Amino acid sequence: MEILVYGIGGVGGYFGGKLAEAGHEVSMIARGEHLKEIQKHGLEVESIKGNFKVKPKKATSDVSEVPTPDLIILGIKSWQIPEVAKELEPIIGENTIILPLQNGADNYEKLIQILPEKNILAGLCFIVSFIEVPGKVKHASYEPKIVFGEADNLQSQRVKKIQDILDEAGVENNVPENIQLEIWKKFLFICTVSGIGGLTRVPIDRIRSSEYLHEMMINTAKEIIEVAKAKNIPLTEKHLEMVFEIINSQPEGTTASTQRDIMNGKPSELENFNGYIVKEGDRLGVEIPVNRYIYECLKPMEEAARKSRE
Ligand SMILES: NC(=O)C1=CN([C@@H]2O[C@H](COP(=O)(O)OP(=O)(O)OC[C@H]3O[C@@H](n4cnc5c(N)ncnc54)[C@H](OP(=O)(O)O)[C@@H]3O)[C@@H](O)[C@H]2O)C=CC1
Ligand SMILES: CC(C)(CO)C(=O)C(=O)O
Repeated sequence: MEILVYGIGGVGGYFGGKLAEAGHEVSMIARGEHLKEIQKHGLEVESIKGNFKVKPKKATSDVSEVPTPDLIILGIKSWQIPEVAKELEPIIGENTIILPLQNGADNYEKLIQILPEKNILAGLCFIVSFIEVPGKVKHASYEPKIVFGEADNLQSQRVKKIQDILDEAGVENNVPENIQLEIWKKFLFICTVSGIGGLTRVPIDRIRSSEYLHEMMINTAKEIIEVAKAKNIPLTEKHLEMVFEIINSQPEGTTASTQRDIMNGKPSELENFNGYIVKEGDRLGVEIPVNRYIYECLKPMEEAARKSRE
């Protein structure tokens, strides 16, 4: 299968690397020193599940250099989707499948604003991974998993085909009954912990051990559930409990990827997380004071991070 992985960071590097290791024709879009290293020496993946090294079919920063893909995996950040979607437009074929793996609740919606709806699946992933040094991605913890499906949850042939490919590559995957609900369940967790994590700048175990901050997380999550309900997403109190079971079971020192970006002064997914809840809460008439507080407190830092990259 002709596969294009756009964005060879923690997520794209690990999952794209596994597909290349399994023998697929994998082209990789990267840039800067990371691209140079991949071009020279291949992509190295250090993983708790076993290290490996792959030579992509092509590593480039220019999508026009790659053949029309059967499958495109998006490994970029959620806020990069609009610019990347525009770039991908000319190379998408009639049957190209696009699989987003980003955190965030509206990645599919952002993609269909630019690219044909029929080409796009909905998805998400679980892993803790990052670029350790140029040319090398480190999978540090978490059982890697891709959850995906058709936006209307149809059990299509193409979904089955991707499942087979992932199975063969040894990538755990699941096609759920309701992909939107799975996206929102993950979003409920990640949005609850990332903003507060960015504000407090301490790992989840330190946040949950403070009565005040624990309460703040609960209120953040409750607001997200109210916004979901207003959008007819069936998130309930049961999911709140499930999320807090996950929060309470995280090992000491755990931080989420967006929290790490905020703490490191990098552009983050704030706008797509608490910012999205603020935007949708205001639009739908749902009270979201805690998410607004988190968002407004972090916004100046986010603006500074983005300015520093201009
Ligand atoms: N990492 C993790 O553990 C997890 C992350 N996620 C989610 O997955 C998504 C991806 O995260 P993650 O892998 O951490 O992100 P990374 O920042 O590690 O990777 C994104 C990569 O895409 C590259 N990129 C972006 N735009 C371009 C471009 N125009 N041309 C070439 N390269 C480009 C970036 O390069 P540059 O740095 O130069 O911008 C970067 O190397 C996010 O939505 C995140 O929330 C989900 C589960 C776990
Ligand atoms: C919580 C986790 C590690 C799960 O994959 C994640 O999605 C992230 O850090 O962005």
